[in-house]
Amino acid sequence: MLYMTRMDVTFPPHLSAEDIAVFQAREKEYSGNLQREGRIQGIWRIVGEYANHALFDVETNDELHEVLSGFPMYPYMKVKVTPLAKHPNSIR
Ligand SMILES: O=C(O)CC1=CCC(=O)O1
Repeated sequence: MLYMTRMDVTFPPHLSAEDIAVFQAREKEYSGNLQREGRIQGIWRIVGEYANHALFDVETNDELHEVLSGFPMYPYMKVKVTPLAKHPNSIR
């Protein structure tokens, strides 16, 4: 099942630049693993925002929730999930 997500990241002001760098490194590793597994099909930066759109391919809602809540930055993210169905006009 395909899901388009939007993740908005807001770090609390008490986190230092070093704390944030650690989160970013851990996030990159976790996200890279999901991309290599094919559970993230693509991820894009939303221009001008600390936010992204990512396309997930997972089996169930529960799996998506598990994957999303495993992101190191999850406590600092607002996530919007849009489940995708086949468009009748799609040629693929
Ligand atoms: O958009 C970001 O930088 C945060 C993030 C969530 C998943 C990912 O790979 O990065």
